Order: sequence, then C-alpha cells, then structure tokens
Amino acid sequence: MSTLLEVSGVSVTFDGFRAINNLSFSIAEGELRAVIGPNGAGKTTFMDIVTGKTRPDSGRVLFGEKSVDLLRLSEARIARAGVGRKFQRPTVFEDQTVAENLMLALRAHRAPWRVLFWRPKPADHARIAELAAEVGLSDQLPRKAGELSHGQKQWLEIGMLLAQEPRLLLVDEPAAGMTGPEREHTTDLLVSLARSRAVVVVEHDMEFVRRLACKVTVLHEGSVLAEGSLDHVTANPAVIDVYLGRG
Ligand SMILES: Nc1ncnc2c1ncn2[C@@H]1O[C@H](COP(=O)(O)OP(=O)(O)OP(=O)(O)O)[C@@H](O)[C@H]1O
Repeated sequence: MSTLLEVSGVSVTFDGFRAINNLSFSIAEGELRAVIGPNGAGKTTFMDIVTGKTRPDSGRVLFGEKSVDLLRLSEARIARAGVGRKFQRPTVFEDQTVAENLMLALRAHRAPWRVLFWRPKPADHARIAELAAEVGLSDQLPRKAGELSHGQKQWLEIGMLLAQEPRLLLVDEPAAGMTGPEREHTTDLLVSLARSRAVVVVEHDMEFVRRLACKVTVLHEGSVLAEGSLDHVTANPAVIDVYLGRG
C-alpha cells in the first residue's frame, strides 16, 4: 500500500515545553490506525498539526501521491485537500434534521463562490441517502439532530465529514460517552470507513482499540514509543511502564 500521510521529524514547543519531539510516522492509503498514549503524550497536538491548527517549529507533513506539504496550506485548504477531522464533542446543528445537516455539509464542501449559487439537485438528495446509509442513520433522516442519542449525533457528524470525501479521517476519542451497543456500531463503522479511505483513531479505551483490530501507534512525550499490533505494543515493557501500568 502506498503512503498517504508522512510525518517526519516534526517538533513543536509551547512556552519552552516540547509537546511533539521529532515525531515521525506514516499512514498508508486506506489504512485504519489507532493512536494511543498517556495524557499529554501529544495525540491532540499531532492532529492539530496535520489539520493546520498548530504550526510545528520543524519537520514535514507530506500528503498524497504528489507529497503536498500540508505545513504550507491553510486549515481550509488542508480540509479541501482531503483531510477530515472529527472532534470529541459532536457539533451538529441540533435544530436541523439529519437530512438538513447532511445537506449543509454537502453545500459547505463547495468552494466559497459556488456555495452562494448552490441549489440541491436530485444527485445531492441521493448522496444524502447514501451518506445516511453509510453511517447507519437511514431511518433517522427526518428527525431533528437534537433528538438523537449521543452516539447517533457522532455518526451524523461522521456522515457530514464524509460529504467532504476525505482521503484521511482523523477521529478523536469516538467511544467517549457512548453506550456499549453504540461503541460496537462505531467500531464497525470505522472499520468499514477504512475500506475506502485512511482512518486514524485516537482512543483511550483499550477494548475499543482491540475491536478495531488494526496497527497501533503508542505516543509518549511527543514521539513514537512503540508500534504494531495491540498485543505487540501492550507486551512492550516501556509501554506498560508509561501507560498501561498506571491504570
Ligand atoms: N496551546 C498549548 N499551549 C501550551 N501547551 C500546550 C498547548 N497544547 C498542548 N500543550 C501541551 O502539550 C502536551 C501535549 O498535549 P496534547 O493535548 O497533545 O496531549 P494528548 O496526548 O492529546 O493528551 P490527552 O490524552 O490528555 O488528550 C501537554 O503537556 C499539553 O499541556
């Protein structure tokens, strides 16, 4: 599989504190990857760098077959280049229906001058039905988003991100606040999304990570401490020492 994202030698210092320290790793096209690590390991900062919210002091972040340097692009251009990010808290429009939320996301995907003149076409309605089916909300399309369960709101937001057709989806702690069945649906959803795009999941819940059955990167003090299957990294004494042993 070819490389989609390559982070190399990235460092960020906040007020003299090195939050990301010479971080290097790569994500393949269509890969599902879990990123774990103790509080303060740099997981959020890593996502902030890839999405352009935080600018590193040094290093490179290359994306796609043309190796576009994301560090030269604005946040909006990074999103348009194919990087989507799902924050921990759902940010759907509560007073709009599920269908309207998806429609807004489709509309927002257009370049700013196009949004102004955009009117939904039959193909857009079909796309909304497709997006809803992809995240398991086909039977919820007429409902107000505010009436959905926490898990359903999260899936709706994922559906809205899919409207941008990302090639890389970054997902921050999806299992937080979900019921058992919602977690199961979310694992299945992430696994199925990764069939046609790369998905990077930051998560603390080890059972959730186990069910993803993917390669795991352990961050510690802003660098990669270990990488491999969950069984491989959780057997690593250094990982047990800094992360698992503390629980
Ligand atoms: N804007 C900032 N200014 C100062 N320090 C920051 C800033 N952002 C992050 N940090 C620090 O950088 C370190 C890495 O933080 P980060 O949020 O990336 O860790 P994390 O692995 O996501 O942790 P958690 O699991 O708790 O979310 C922390 O020590 C944090 O306090």
